[in-house]
Amino acid sequence: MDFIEVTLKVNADFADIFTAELGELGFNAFEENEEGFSAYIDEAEFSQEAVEEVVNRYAAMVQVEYTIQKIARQNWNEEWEKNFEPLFIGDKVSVRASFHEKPAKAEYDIVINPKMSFGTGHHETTTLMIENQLTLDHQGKRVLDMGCGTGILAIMAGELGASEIVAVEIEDWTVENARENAELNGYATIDVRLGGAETIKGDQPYDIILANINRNVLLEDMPAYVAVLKKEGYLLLSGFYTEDLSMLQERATELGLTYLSHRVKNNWVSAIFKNS
Ligand SMILES: C[S@@+](CC[C@H](N)C(=O)[O-])C[C@H]1O[C@@H](n2cnc3c(N)ncnc32)[C@H](O)[C@@H]1O
Repeated sequence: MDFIEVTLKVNADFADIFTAELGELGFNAFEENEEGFSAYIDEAEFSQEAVEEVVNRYAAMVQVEYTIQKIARQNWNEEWEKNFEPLFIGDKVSVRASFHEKPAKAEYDIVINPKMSFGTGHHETTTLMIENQLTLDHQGKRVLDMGCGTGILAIMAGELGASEIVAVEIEDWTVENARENAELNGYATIDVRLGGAETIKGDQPYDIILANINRNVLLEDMPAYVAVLKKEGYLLLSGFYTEDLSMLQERATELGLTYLSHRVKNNWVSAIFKNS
């Protein structure tokens, strides 16, 4: 299947809003540039009318121009290879593609071939989740990564010493990509499952649950996550904005969790809760 690239020229104040709106339409890879950003979606899921509707909804507030381009699947690797820069997170974690040199000073070295999946560490939410993971002891722990995308957070859990890792993802081609990346990093034992919250029902409880998805999915699926979270276990959430934090805190409190802390980058949040 081919992909559709929509490139939006929009001022920086509105770029996050449009990213979230297009995310709701099923776009699941984003690349910022100086004038705005490009967003990618499977051709079969693309609706030009839906994109137009979003642009028109904000027309009174901001000027937006966009172009649409079809990208053949075989050209996709070239596209991201052109744009994927290696990254350092928390002065310890290197995230790079296999064609980049391994940095000598990296304590943790993650290799990601993202194809069309979300999660190269370049998005604020991925970086924030990794920064929060670095504060938790993963050694010998059971870890669940909901909405795993490329599998980057599950792989990070492996690097931090987790002994059993389950990763769940709703898009089938993303599941394939997460499995490839898990193997590439020496974590072929990560159990990557296709689906959503229904796939974890009845699982042995987890010490740490990671979920970087979006506000609405988190609000809806949090009870299913908490049902498989150990007492004293941690739930790390991201994929939402500072203005949504109180809503998620309220939901977590209703479910018996305690809010511990959160980090913010460009208005995106990652929060840590404990099942105490
Ligand atoms: C924001 S990305 C996060 C990817 C990666 N975990 C990271 O931190 O970079 C969210 C991912 O969740 C997937 N997703 C969306 N809804 C989901 C659901 N209800 N259950 C599981 N995965 C879901 C999307 O396809 C996407 O790959």
